[in-house]
Amino acid sequence: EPGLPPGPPTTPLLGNILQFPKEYAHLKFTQWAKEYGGIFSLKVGRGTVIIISDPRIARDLLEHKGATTASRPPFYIGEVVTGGNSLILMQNTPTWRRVRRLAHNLLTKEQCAKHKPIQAAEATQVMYDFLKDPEHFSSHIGRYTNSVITSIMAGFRSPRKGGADVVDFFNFVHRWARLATPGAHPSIDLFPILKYMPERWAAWKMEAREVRSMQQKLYFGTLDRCAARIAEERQNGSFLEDIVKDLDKYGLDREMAALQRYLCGVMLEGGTETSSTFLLNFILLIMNYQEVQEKAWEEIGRVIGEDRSPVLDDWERLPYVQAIVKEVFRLRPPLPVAVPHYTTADESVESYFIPKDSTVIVNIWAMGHDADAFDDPEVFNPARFLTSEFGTKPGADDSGRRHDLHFGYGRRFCVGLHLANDAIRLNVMNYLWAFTFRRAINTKTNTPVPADIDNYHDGMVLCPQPFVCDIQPRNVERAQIIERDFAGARRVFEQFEQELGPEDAAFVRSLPGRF
Ligand code: HEM
Repeated sequence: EPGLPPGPPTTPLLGNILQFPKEYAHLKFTQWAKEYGGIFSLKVGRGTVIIISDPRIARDLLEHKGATTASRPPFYIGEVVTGGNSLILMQNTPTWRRVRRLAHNLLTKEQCAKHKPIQAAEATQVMYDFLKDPEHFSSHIGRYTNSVITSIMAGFRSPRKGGADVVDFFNFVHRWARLATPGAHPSIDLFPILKYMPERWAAWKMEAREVRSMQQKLYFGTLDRCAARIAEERQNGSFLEDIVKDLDKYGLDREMAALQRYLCGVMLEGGTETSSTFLLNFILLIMNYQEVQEKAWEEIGRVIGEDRSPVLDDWERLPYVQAIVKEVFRLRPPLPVAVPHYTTADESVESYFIPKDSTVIVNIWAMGHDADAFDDPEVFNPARFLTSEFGTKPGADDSGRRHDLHFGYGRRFCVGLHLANDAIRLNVMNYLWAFTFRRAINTKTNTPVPADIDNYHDGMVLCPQPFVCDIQPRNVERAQIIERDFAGARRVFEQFEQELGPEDAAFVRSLPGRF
């Protein structure tokens, strides 16, 4: 089409469909960007896909022209699974705007501040779990990111890593992610006629129905638990309780009722794997860069000392630890190609024509790995953020950069930013204060077990493949503080443990601090 951004050559009818990457899309997109520039286009069937890797162009199109670039591409299987009730997938409709406003108001900085006690108590449990069972660090992090969100949103927590709520959630998410992976099934969005294919030839239909019923079973239960708590007057201040109580305030109708039943689930889907992936990448990187750990210990020792564990208010006084978090985001953005946007009118940017109904993908990965902007972009070097605001080299054009561009753009910007930041900051400070992260030693060969920083699962979320790490408390005094804090946290936990199943309840009874 005339005026479209340049792009790789197309085949008649199919466009670039045969070249479209099925896995690790961010890498192929980054390679194409080197050839075609910070904005390029692909044709997929009759559809147009615009890929942006220049922060300034992304800002101009998705922020400055946000009114017409804030939709999502049609996604038929997603519709079947969620019944159109997922905030993340909804197109730019009045319903999306309503539920988005609601979700946004729930998770403001001020609202998140109210939940500091449970956020801190859950983070303390992660330290306790690392102390008692360091081998399963990855499962402890998964439990934590799930439990923080269910506690804050719906008022119930998961006290142990094998608990039913956590296991069911991860089983569901993994099946859902497999079903949603491009290429896992014939593209109904490109060839709508496939919708009518009989089920015996279309395994995805049955799978979509099963995933839908798993999702409903998981999510509908959350609101029901809140309703029961209110009926029995044992509220604990979670977000969904307010919704149940204030039905009138939100102008509840049948549509809104359905959306709210999904709200806690949508937050879990948006917030669990993204946050846990960040923390796993953090551990993997600092394990491979011991000198970074040592510098952080020095700063934390100076600011926090031996007598207490970190609190969120310490964050502002830890510039090197802040730089570490920025560097982990740069090198390993949890969502390397974010979530696609979709245009609802003809637009233009950089004198290119962007037709209505284009899919717009932001390549966050490329923005952090651009050799024109960063010295040695593949090296984990937090100190780069101490010499320049965005870690870029002298003379680089920073005009479109923001510290939080890993959380997306414009009207679709992540609603969980503050919750994610609190979780990440607290955990990163805690881990560095409490532990050493080293390569595990293979006892047979007596050599360190390598952990490759470039070995990733395929999928939307850039999660490292399982790796081993030797996690030890930095000294006996800090281990004792963790034990003491964990026993103290019981008081906070108890309000969120009103509906535990028998196994979780027995587990909780066996913990210290329960009198
Ligand atoms: C490190 C953690 C996180 C990262 C990197 C992250 C990143 C993102 C990104 C890139 C988007 C898409 C933005 C766009 O389309 O331009 C997004 C959307 C979203 N995120 Fe997050 N997120 C994180 C944590 C969370 C948490 C903790 C929650 C909830 C508690 C959450 C809830 C959501 C929701 C509901 C959306 C969809 C918004 C919409 O479509 O209108 N996220 N996130």
